[in-house]
Amino acid sequence: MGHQAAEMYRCPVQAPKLEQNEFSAVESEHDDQNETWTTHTPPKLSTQQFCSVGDMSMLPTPLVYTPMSPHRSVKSPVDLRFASTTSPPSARSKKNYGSLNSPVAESFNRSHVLEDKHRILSEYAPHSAVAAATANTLSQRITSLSGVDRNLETVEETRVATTNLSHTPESLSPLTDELLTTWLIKEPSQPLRLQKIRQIGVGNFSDVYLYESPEFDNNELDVGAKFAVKHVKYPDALVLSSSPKSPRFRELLSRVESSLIRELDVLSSISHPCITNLIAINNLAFISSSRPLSNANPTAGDNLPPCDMVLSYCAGGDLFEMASQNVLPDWLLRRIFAELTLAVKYLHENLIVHRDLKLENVLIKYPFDTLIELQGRDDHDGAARLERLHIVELADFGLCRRIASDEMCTTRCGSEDYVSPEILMGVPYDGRLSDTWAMGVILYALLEGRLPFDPLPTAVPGKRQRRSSTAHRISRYEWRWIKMAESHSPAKQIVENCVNRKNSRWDIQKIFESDFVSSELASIKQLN
Ligand SMILES: Nc1ncnc2c1ncn2[C@@H]1O[C@H](COP(=O)(O)OP(=O)(O)OP(=O)(O)O)[C@@H](O)[C@H]1O
Repeated sequence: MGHQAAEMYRCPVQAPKLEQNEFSAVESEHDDQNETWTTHTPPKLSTQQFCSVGDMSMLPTPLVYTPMSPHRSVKSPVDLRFASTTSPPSARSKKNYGSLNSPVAESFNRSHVLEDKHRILSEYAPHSAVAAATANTLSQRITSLSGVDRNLETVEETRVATTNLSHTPESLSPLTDELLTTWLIKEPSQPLRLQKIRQIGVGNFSDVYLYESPEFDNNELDVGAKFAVKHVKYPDALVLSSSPKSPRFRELLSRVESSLIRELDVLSSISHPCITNLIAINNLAFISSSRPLSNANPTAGDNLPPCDMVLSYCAGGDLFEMASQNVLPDWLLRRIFAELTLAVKYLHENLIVHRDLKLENVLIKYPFDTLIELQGRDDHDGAARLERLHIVELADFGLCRRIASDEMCTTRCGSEDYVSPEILMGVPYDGRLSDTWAMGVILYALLEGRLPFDPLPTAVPGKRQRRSSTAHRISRYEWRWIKMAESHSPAKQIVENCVNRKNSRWDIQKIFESDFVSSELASIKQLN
């Protein structure tokens, strides 16, 4: 069902519509059912036009990032984010890429993130527009241009109280909120009972917790002892709605449903050591039914069945955290990128596009210190063990999509800093090439310690480079080497061939064959 479903709900915000005259050259027809798109005249956006398109108020781009280190206990940024719906946040509570992989990594903390002066929304749009936009735009992800999907609803997301949604198979209700009964994907009759340990992550669409299995002496399960449980947060408009029969409610419900089903459909059908493993789920209807939410026949939003996905646990957190807090040695950087390449290659070979590749979605199986310790051992054992391990797991398939081999996507989705120019432009795009663009952005970020389309460190506040939006810079391919300017690293070749025009952009096979990746993969053959 996955790829035919209407585009997903990860557009909980109605994309601020572009003025039609901005796209007056575009005469396009969109078949929402099949996500096909006919563009009669390709849009010709001059820089100036794109400038206005590129305002943050106009782009349905990530405005909020809500990281939570597994190793820290901090107030949930979601709480901060939704502290007041009447006074929208003035800053993008987003990870501060400025400190990525830098000597000032210790400055990476929540307050720093929230006070990121370089990324305040008001830089991108006039205050009134900011207020209007942010009031309804509390999503990290995105949605569409007018014309791509005209029927998106405006939704404010709010943290969903887990307790309101506790719902498990009746036969095996948990004893307390801290216990969860789930069912193995590969052996659906087999329960996996889990105990909550602590929260390890917050996304815009989920809260992620560490659980462990008290019954882990059952080796037959062969699923490990610790798990990450991704608890889906339904949009507020579904949870709190008093009119669940309204077309608006139904449409949003259907979009949420397709998104969830698509993620689960893909996760349960793929298997790769470098991709997060969906081990179990709290309610098998999410796997077996194409309408697990609609069939629950919600008479009020809070009757929606909760969705808890049990995933393989990555103790090293996400790549953003690792790269922010540590200077990645070359060997580790190369290894991580090579494994990421394997993951994306596997997806593309199976005609799946991820569409949300970013540092935060690359999870690391082992803590940084463990990896360094293994690598640094004098004996051969450490190095041999390192070769046998896989280090990376690609996560978050909420925007993924199955495609036909020649199919173009039309939904504008992704995360702002990683999104390709063709997605920004709203023209049909090859999801595989947008994925390799994002891989180039990731590699650049790891090499340079900053994102390619952030204002240059030397940019003066108030001056053009600082003022222009990320989208604007992306549309102009406006990036350059700074730290690596004099370097001859073969990694640069990948970035230069991925963060470029789509007609000459490398596909995943080219990345795989590049010197940087292929030489690394030769040493970890068993992961190929
Ligand atoms: N398997 C895992 N092991 C360890 N941490 C995890 C795992 N899965 C997710 N996390 C943590 O939780 C965070 C949010 O997870 P994820 O990105 O899947 O949620 P989301 O709601 O889809 O997020 P987004 O805001 O990117 O859409 C991740 O960035 C990561 O830090």
